[in-house]
Amino acid sequence: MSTTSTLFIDGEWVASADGGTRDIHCPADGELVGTVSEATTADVEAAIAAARAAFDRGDWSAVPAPERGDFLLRVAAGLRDRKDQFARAETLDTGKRIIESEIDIDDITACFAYFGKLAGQDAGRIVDAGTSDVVSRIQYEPVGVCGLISPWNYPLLQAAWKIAPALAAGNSIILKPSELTPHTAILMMQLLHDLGLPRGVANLVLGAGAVAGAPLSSHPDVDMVSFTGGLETGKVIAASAAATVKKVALELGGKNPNVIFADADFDAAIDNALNAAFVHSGQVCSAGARLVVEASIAEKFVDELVRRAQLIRLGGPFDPDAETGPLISAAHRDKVTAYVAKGIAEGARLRCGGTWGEGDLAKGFYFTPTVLDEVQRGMSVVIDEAFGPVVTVETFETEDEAVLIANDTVYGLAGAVWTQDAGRAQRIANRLRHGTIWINDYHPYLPQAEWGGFGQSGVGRELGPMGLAEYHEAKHVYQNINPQVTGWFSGTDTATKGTPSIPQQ
Ligand SMILES: NC(=O)c1ccc[n+]([C@@H]2O[C@H](COP(=O)([O-])OP(=O)(O)OC[C@H]3O[C@@H](n4cnc5c(N)ncnc54)[C@H](O)[C@@H]3O)[C@@H](O)[C@H]2O)c1
Ligand SMILES: C[N+](C)(C)CC=O
Repeated sequence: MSTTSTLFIDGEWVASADGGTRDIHCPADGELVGTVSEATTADVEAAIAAARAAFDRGDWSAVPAPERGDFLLRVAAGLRDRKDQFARAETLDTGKRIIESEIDIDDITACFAYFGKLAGQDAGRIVDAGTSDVVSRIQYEPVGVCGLISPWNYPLLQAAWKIAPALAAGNSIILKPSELTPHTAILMMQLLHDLGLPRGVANLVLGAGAVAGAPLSSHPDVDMVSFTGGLETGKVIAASAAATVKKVALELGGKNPNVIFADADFDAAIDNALNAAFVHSGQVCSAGARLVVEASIAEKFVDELVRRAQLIRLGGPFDPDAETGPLISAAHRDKVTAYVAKGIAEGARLRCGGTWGEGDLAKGFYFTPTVLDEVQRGMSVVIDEAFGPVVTVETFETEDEAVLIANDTVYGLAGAVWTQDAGRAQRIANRLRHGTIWINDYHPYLPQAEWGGFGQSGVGRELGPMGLAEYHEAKHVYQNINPQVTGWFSGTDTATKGTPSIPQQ
């Protein structure tokens, strides 16, 4: 592959049709990471055609599911072998600390291993049709050609949550990663190719969403679009997909409450509140961006949170002392800056942060960990996703009030409750309208546990058995093994006329 032939279409590395390229810079210091091809509409159409042809040929879709599973297990092994290469590429594109990228690659490996094992386990089911004259079964089949669109914050992880189940189910795919973070997607295509995935089954297009992504939701030859990204983009994709009634899966943003009761383990709750809000500089869909704390401990809790937030060390991916890294781009930092300014203008109190990195850090897009208190429900900082290192503080007096505040969002991705009262923990978990609830923890996710959102956090689920089901069609095959004349219409032979039998419903 030459550095500017980085589209992967029909088993070949190719340059874009018009020779367009994009430079990728590390957000930590602005250094050039690489130059990649920028797909045109014609390139995306070529990728869709390749995926369609591969699917229709049955090169992968007709491979027995256990064999597809074995292939995914080999992908997991390949990821283990190439972990350092993948982690380094992820870190340079995102600016995140190398240890975080290494953890991501381990999680991606676990995802491929999980779907590799799941692939052949569920072929469908026999249905009791209520008569011995009928054999009836549900069988699972691939959806067809799937467009997979992923964001920049966990570039390969979010893509893997789509690639692994889509391939396990026998689909052909076109991956469109964020234009800001393409390098691990390139490495993934190379790995799939090296392991012998038939040509056309996995294709890669790179570039801006409006050109390289849009056809994946509008083109009639794409059967499904699976998207992870922002709410507004998700709405555009869902509307576009509606014209051809595609299957749509959406993993969108969150405005996630982290509810702390007075009886929580104080040190664990503080430590995890920092983690919830500031890991990866808050660029996490499930970030605990809304601290909802019982009024009786709010002052002590927030004072300590602020003290510790100010001690968080910012730094580049390979700085051993760094605890978190930069924002992804200058444009994103401007957005976070404006978001904090708007919150302050609306009456929030800035307790710490709200500034850019200085000195050596000025070369990157650093933003200091920010705590805003004295916020009111309805303020933009309480409603809108910051996707940066910003946490707001709200307080409550009762369980009911805690639940009301925690559910007061159009989103519904994730939330946490901290208490040592086991009954209360379960009561709150049951009442929170979010796709993941942590009790006395924050952020873990498991390949075997479904991930996704209530409300405007999305449609469908990734991971777990439902994450595979998203990429299946269910087909009902009904066989009458003792066919009879129904006598329903008048042309039926007179010998069989009489009271017509009603066709089975
Ligand atoms: N729910 C989850 O699991 C999850 C996980 C990670 C990130 N996210 C969300 O992702 C967002 C941040 O990511 P982002 O800034 O990359 O999001 P984004 O919506 O700007 O972009 C996501 C992807 O969509 C593409 N895109 C943009 N416009 C498009 C269009 N018209 N048609 C097709 N594709 C298009 C982009 O190029 C990119 O690849 C946050 O809101 C975050 O909460 C959600
Ligand atoms: C889904 N997760 C938590 C890995 C990343 C969200 O941005």
